[in-house]
Amino acid sequence: MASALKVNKDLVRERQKCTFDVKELTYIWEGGREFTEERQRYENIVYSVKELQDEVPELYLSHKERYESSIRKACILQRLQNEYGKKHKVLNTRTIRLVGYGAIRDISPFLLHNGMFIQTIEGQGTPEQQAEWMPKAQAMQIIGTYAQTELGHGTFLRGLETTATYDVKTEEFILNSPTLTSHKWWPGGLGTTVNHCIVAAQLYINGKKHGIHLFMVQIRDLETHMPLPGINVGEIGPKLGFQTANNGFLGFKNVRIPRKNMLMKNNQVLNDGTYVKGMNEKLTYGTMVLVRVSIVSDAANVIARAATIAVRYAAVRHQSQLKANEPEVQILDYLTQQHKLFIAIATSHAFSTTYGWLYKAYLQVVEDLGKGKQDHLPELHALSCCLKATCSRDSAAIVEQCRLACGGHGYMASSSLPIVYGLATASVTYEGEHTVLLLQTARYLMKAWQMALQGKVLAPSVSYLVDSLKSNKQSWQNTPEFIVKGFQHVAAGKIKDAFHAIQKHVKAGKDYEDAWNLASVQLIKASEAHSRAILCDVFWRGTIIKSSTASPGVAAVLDHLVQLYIVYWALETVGDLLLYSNITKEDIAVLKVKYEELLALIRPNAVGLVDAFDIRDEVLNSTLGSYDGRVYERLMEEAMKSPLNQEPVNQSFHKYLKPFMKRAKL
Ligand SMILES: CCCCCCCCCCCCCCCC(=O)SCCNC(=O)CCNC(=O)[C@H](O)C(C)(C)COP(=O)(O)OP(=O)(O)OC[C@H]1O[C@@H](n2cnc3c(N)ncnc32)[C@H](O)[C@@H]1OP(=O)(O)O
Ligand SMILES: Cc1cc2nc3c(=O)[nH]c(=O)nc-3n(C[C@H](O)[C@H](O)[C@H](O)COP(=O)(O)OP(=O)(O)OC[C@H]3O[C@@H](n4cnc5c(N)ncnc54)[C@H](O)[C@@H]3O)c2cc1C
Repeated sequence: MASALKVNKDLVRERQKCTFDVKELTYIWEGGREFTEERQRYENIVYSVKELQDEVPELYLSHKERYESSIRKACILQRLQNEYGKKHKVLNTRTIRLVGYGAIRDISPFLLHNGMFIQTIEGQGTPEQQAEWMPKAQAMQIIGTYAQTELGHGTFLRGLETTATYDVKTEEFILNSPTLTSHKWWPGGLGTTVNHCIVAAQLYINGKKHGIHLFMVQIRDLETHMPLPGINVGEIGPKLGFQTANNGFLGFKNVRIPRKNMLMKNNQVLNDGTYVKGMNEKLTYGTMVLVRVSIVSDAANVIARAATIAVRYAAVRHQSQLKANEPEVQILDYLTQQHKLFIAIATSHAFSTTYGWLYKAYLQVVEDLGKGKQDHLPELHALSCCLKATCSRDSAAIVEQCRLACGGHGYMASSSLPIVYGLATASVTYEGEHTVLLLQTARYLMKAWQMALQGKVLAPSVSYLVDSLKSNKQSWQNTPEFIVKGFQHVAAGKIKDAFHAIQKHVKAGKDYEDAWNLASVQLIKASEAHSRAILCDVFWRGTIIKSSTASPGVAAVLDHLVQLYIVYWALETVGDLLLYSNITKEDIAVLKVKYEELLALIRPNAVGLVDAFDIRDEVLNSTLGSYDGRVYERLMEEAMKSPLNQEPVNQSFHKYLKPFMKRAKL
């Protein structure tokens, strides 16, 4: 962090106004002091490495140079990470990703190796397979990715066309890409980085199709890095963001792999071609569940980055007068600006708290599965789908809101907001497209509603449906607990409506699947309302627990944030509350005042709250958001790095402009 002397005076004043212990909140936000200290220790190592510092901003490099630079840095990072791991305890993946952003500025070409390849070996491999591949993967003697999506199919996994045909004679699988659309398309690192892939393919034994299974396939020679025979591999080209992720395509022509390369923790193929079905075929999708859970945490982090940039900028930026003859005000003093930004801070805390809760549920399910119990798997799948969908979508919307809150300068690449938006919006699509995942949860909700009608016991996350069937609803109260109940009434009401819509179409003679499609707009709305009820409930309950051991100052700001989140969403969905709960016009008027009061309470702590995210300048990499607030100086300094500013006259003047102007004169 910059020395106090150089810090912008508005930021100094803002920090003096802060009423709570910033460090204490950082520890809470990060899940404990030990995590913060570990991250800071690792950051100090990484950001002192000169080779990781850019001479030329990445954005001025060509596509190829950017990739080469990202690989160079990713190798340095991986080395540092391994060295660190030997001396201290192993770093958590959140820390690795956060610190990595600061060095690579975009996505590491090793993201899928560290985020899905290793996890799939761990989660889907037998102990023997783990023993063979895990040490090599962890030491990066082999580098891999998760190759599932194809040109023709990403969502509908049963429609994947890559085939793995078992040859009993040689005890091998033969991999083929029978069509153009069967080519793998998208996997990160696949383009020119990895030498191994976990490949999702349709398993065929003696002409019988057994569905999607996962296979470990080597695609490049470990010495020469040349593609192996039968492998057609390459990079898919520039995208909206993710420029350094090195996403690739892959085709197979009669590529043979040994039988032991099918990941067999769940389903197995024996030497003689006997197929042994595992406990649940959907366990093959296990890595996706873990990553969907992790995306809730990623969403919290990405919002924290955007909020830090936009709030600090709003404290430094002065524009317009509130009253004539008075100085121009900090834009942070406009209530509309607070309305745009404080919800970002609160949402980041809401998602971080929800992630902690969801990850715990994930670990419990993994433990249960180890004991052969799968009762809570459907609930976890339903929760991870709708929360991934809602949190990623909210994160993209909030990052964009933060960008807009920075006016024109938010459009500068040097603000980092465009790149952060690229990251956020990608997560709406990858690891399960937004609508598709909401519909997965809706499937679960329809079953839960049916069970509630039958008086059956429901899983905890949907048990509110039982309450909603009781007719005498209490009169409305404007307390957080009661508003959360209100969200549950909204969710229950929408679930019920969607259920009836399906029934109505079925009664009118439609097939269930057609009825489902006809009701699907209502279904996704039900799923969204369920997500919001969960988010508000978990955030509220989680905050009470956190506050119970916090200092009064920190407990107060946590309370302001959770209340703001709940009241914000009550006002955003006021029409739904009027339809499905007992809220009255008078209650809404009180909530509007409450919301304005909360904005006022948060205002003096706004900069302290984003400081508590403790995101280093290297990670922010933003002219607008750095700790010292030297916004205008940095904007100019960064502009001066443009290659176009390295010479007084660009050659295009002589080549094109001058001749053009001459001709124009005639
Ligand atoms: C701490 C360390 C972390 C590190 C972490 C780092 C993060 C680092 C970031 C990485 C960055 C990533 C970069 C992008 C990587 C990609 O994008 S990888 C590709 C991801 N692809 C997808 O997500 C595909 C989306 N599609 C699907 O998941 C499935 O096809 C669908 C949509 C769920 C439907 O599947 P289906 O096989 O057609 O299923 P279907 O026959 O319809 O049956 C559905 C039944 O299965 C159940 N089911 C479906 N899926 C599941 C499941 N997963 N589990 C349980 N049950 C399931 C349903 O609930 C349903 O049950 P019932 O209602 O019948 O009882
Ligand atoms: C940045 C990025 C990185 C990625 N990395 C990887 C990777 O490493 N490995 C990998 O295997 N994949 C990866 N993917 C692929 C990603 O997982 C898929 O793109 C994603 O799952 C969506 O599938 P799709 O592209 O087939 O979309 P589609 O399913 O074709 O979606 C198109 C539209 O159709 C709608 N739609 C589709 N099906 C339904 C339905 N049943 N009901 C209602 N609407 C429907 C969707 O809502 C959407 O609006 C990546 C993608 C991106 C963008």
